[in-house]
Amino acid sequence: MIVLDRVSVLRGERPALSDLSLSLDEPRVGVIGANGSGKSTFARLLNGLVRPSSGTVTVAGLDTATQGKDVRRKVGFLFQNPDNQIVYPTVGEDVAFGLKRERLGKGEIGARVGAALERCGLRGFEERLVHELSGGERQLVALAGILAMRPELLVLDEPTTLLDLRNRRRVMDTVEATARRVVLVTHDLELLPAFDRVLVFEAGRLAFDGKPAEALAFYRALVS
Ligand SMILES: Nc1ncnc2c1ncn2[C@@H]1O[C@H](COP(=O)(O)OP(=O)(O)OP(=O)(O)O)[C@@H](O)[C@H]1O
Repeated sequence: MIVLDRVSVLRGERPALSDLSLSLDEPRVGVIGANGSGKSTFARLLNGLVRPSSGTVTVAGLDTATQGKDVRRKVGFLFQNPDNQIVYPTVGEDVAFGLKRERLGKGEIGARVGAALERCGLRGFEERLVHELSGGERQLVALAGILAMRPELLVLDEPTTLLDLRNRRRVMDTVEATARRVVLVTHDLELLPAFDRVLVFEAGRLAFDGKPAEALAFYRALVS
């Protein structure tokens, strides 16, 4: 599903990611590492938001550098900060935004928006003004907008940082319940034990790649 071939991303002179080759086909992949280790850069490579300085990234056979638009149809990306992706004043309009662009019928859009809001614990929020919501509620609105699109792959960049315990649980239930593949970047190590594979980044390199228990032990040893 995801293949990186000798990928480096330069930021000025410094690499944010160095010579990364990787093939990911597991349903649930976690990504951890210290601040600035390259996790968000890696996540953004997966939908073409960041392009490799060298090497190639393909998702479902599509090159993210040259087929970005098609890639973004398949990859739903949740930003760390929901304000980066909410564009409409009301919750309902915002969650419907991507579906309207896909020219779906009104009934289908309404049903998908309702189901996504329900899934995110936002039933009845359609007419609420986004700017009056709390940070955590806005994060859930952004997630609902992505779920409504039913992408093949969900890339979630620290989706739980703004959330209380109940909504954190809700996001993780959604991740567990979804039939979509998920790549989850997080500092919240408790989210990962049931994952299939966990990548640990360190200073722009993949320092460990394996099962959650070993990956978490490796990461804990690295920072202790
Ligand atoms: N647009 C940019 N311009 C310059 N430097 C950048 C840019 N984006 C990322 N970097 C640098 O690349 C490195 C990796 O950043 P990245 O955001 O991928 O880290 P991260 O692991 O997601 O960190 P955090 O846990 O703090 O979110 C950092 O040193 C960062 O300062």
